[in-house]
Amino acid sequence: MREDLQELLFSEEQIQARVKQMGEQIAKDYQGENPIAVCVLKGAVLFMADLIRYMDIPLEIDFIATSSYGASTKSSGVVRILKDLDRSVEDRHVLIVEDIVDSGLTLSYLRDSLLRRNALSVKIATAFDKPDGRTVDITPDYSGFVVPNRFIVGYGLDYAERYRNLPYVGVLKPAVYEKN
Ligand SMILES: O=P(O)(O)OC[C@H]1O[C@H](OP(=O)(O)OP(=O)(O)O)[C@H](O)[C@@H]1O
Ligand code: HPA
Ligand SMILES: [Mg+2]
Repeated sequence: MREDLQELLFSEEQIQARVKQMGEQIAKDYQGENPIAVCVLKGAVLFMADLIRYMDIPLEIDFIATSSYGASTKSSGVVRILKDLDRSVEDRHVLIVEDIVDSGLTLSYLRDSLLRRNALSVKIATAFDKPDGRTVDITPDYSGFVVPNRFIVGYGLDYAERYRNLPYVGVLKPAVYEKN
């Protein structure tokens, strides 16, 4: 699969070292609380599984599935909830766990939705932040790596559902999506 990548951005070792730092920092910040970590499916599944293992505090997990990219490298502009949370977030501290903040549409939609459900606080942890992709103003509270304004895959991030299982992250060769 590496031949589909133009450039390797972050190795498995780099990602794991950074996620460990993030998990420990977040756990420190939530000391004494019992937050709900909300994984945004599907992309955030690898980051979530790694991050919470570095958070040595009581916490709960839940899952929400959104989709706006489908088999495209551009946001459709419409965020759809494909699967909602199982439990209420009322009066709870919520940490949204995302793989990437690009246009910011998914997160601003989710944050507003959770605040409307009366969460006590909503913070955002993202593995990757692409600030040059932003069309709405949103800044993650915790960010693993800043990435260039190119389409990246791996560590949960897909193109047309592929590449999520790569333990590293790279820039996809445009030839892969240009032929579709
Ligand atoms: O900031 P944005 O421009 O909204 O992009 C970020 C979102 O887009 C991707 O999800 P996608 O819709 O591809 O669903 P997936 O996680 O199932 O791949 C990614 O996993 C984020 O959730
Ligand atoms: O660069 C990206 N790669 C994969 N999925 C994404 N969703 C938003 N941006 C990206
Ligand atoms: Mg996707």
